[in-house]
Amino acid sequence: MNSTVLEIKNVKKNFKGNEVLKDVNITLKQGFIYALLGANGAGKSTLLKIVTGLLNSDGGKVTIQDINIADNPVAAQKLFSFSSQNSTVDGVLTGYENLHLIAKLRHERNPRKVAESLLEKFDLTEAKDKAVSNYSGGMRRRLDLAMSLVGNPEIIFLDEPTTGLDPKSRQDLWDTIKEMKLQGKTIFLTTQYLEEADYLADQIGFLREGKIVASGTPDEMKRIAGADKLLLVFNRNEDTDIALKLLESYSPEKKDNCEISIDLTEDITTTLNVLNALTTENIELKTFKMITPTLDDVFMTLTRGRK
Ligand SMILES: Nc1ncnc2c1ncn2[C@@H]1O[C@H](COP(=O)(O)OP(=O)(O)OP(=O)(O)O)[C@@H](O)[C@H]1O
Repeated sequence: MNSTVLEIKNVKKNFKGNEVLKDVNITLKQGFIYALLGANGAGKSTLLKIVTGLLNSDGGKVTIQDINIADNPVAAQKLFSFSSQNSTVDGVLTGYENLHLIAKLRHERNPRKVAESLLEKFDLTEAKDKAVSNYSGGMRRRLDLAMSLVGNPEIIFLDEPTTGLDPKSRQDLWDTIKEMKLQGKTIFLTTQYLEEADYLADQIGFLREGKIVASGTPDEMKRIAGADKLLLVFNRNEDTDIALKLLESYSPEKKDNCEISIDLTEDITTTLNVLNALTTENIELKTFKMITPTLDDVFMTLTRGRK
């Protein structure tokens, strides 16, 4: 079984009476990807700063591999890297120089080799002698990630790693993050993009009003927004009305003139039974589709405060 590498217990933080974090609890296991979601201003960056020792909390405890970050920040900081929202790379230096410098600062035995191998791994070898100010946004973020791997940290904290990237660069970065996980790294990221959390995360936590109000796997989280639905679309309004009566036992909901939605809470045969009933009664369907809630639906449900 994977061991716990990060434990956030009852963490609190207020800024001049503004209680941003009231009681945050998160446990993260080795080799997992955790995505912290929350609306703007929910306190995601504040939590990351506390967890990485950049900010003191007003209560609670953060341990990284059993080391309390508040008591022993130097020892804890050897176990992780933190890539903040603002890129930490130096635009004047080349990609190679940035990596070489950080490898030296982190006392790598062979900083040159570390820099070269990370440039290759992050597909930056060709651009290694260009000043970073000439890099695209995607290349800069890849360099950020490469920098975060110097020193071989156990846990990697990423604050909104793909904000501002185009879809192709985002996908490339997602692939890189997944590869980091395959190599055994534990990753804790914050994101505004629900599809990012859905694609990457093993565990998602939703921060609202200073607490994690919901957490689980992406699929578990989607259940919060309700059941899968079967949407039936008819050609004629009359057919819709007949179908509404026929399917009464499934509690159908009329969505539009020619549309009916049915919650698929019962069992997996519901869809077949509904379609059979319509065929038997010769009610012509234009089309039908299954609708699974997305994390966007969850986000809307939770930010509206229904949970
Ligand atoms: N140093 C500070 N002094 C006073 N208030 C602060 C400070 N840092 C953050 N805050 C406040 O704490 C709240 C949470 O901010 P934080 O940046 O952690 O949110 P966030 O969830 O990361 O938001 P975003 O998604 O917009 O980055 C905000 O109301 C912010 O104004």
